[in-house]
Amino acid sequence: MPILAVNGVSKRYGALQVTDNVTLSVAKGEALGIIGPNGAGKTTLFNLIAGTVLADAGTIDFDGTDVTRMPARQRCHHGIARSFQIPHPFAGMTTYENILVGAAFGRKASERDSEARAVEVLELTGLRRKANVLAGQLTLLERKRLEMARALASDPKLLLLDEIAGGLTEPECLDLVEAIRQVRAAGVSIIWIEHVVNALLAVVDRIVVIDFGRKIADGDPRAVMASPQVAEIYMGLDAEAVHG
Ligand SMILES: Nc1ncnc2c1ncn2[C@@H]1O[C@H](COP(=O)(O)OP(=O)(O)OP(=O)(O)O)[C@@H](O)[C@H]1O
Repeated sequence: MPILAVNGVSKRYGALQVTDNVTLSVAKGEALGIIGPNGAGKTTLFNLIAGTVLADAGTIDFDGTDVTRMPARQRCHHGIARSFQIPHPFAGMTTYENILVGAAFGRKASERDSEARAVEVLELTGLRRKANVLAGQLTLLERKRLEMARALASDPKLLLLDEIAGGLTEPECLDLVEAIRQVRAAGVSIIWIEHVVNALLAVVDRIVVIDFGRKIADGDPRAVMASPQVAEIYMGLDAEAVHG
């Protein structure tokens, strides 16, 4: 049984069909990559899975439970956690304190358990040496790690990563890929939305392509990337970049 099953999910904002009858699943321990042009509806899909947006139609099953109408906070307690495209840590709190907030509020746990989890996550995300540094003083790479760490603090079964590699240098990106690999090795299932395709290819088992709210491809990463449909979309993106 998959850990996540999204069945025929749709979402409309006014006249705009942002998510159009999307069906996808994630197996336990699997890492799934999601790509697609800007505005294709990728983040909205995360909002629907995390519960910050409710679907107009379709169902979402997570770990054997129908979570379609479940509020975000409850889904988090069930084991779905996410990072945001733009990191927004509590700048005046330390790295450790930021993670502790996630550990204390993202799940039901005692104070001591939360502290233990925060320490575990510092280790897992390579932030141990930065534990006492104010989040506002971290580098971009460290803030990206912290964004992932805050999501991991709730000890999720499924981690949703939204464009976490953007803006990093090549070596920093490799660093982050390694950290994500370790998270996965710890048994966490992952869905990762990313424009930095090379980073994605280094981690994921499968790629889904979203275009105009619809799923247009789903399969082996290299086969998907080589498909004419995907080439067309990415050439489209290049053209935009050139003329925009
Ligand atoms: N709350 C909202 N109200 C109205 N329109 C919205 C809302 N949220 C998203 N949209 C629109 O839905 C479309 C898809 O947005 P979404 O952020 O899901 O795309 P995306 O694929 O994540 O894009 P990007 O790669 O740029 O992050 C966009 O046209 C966006 O303007």
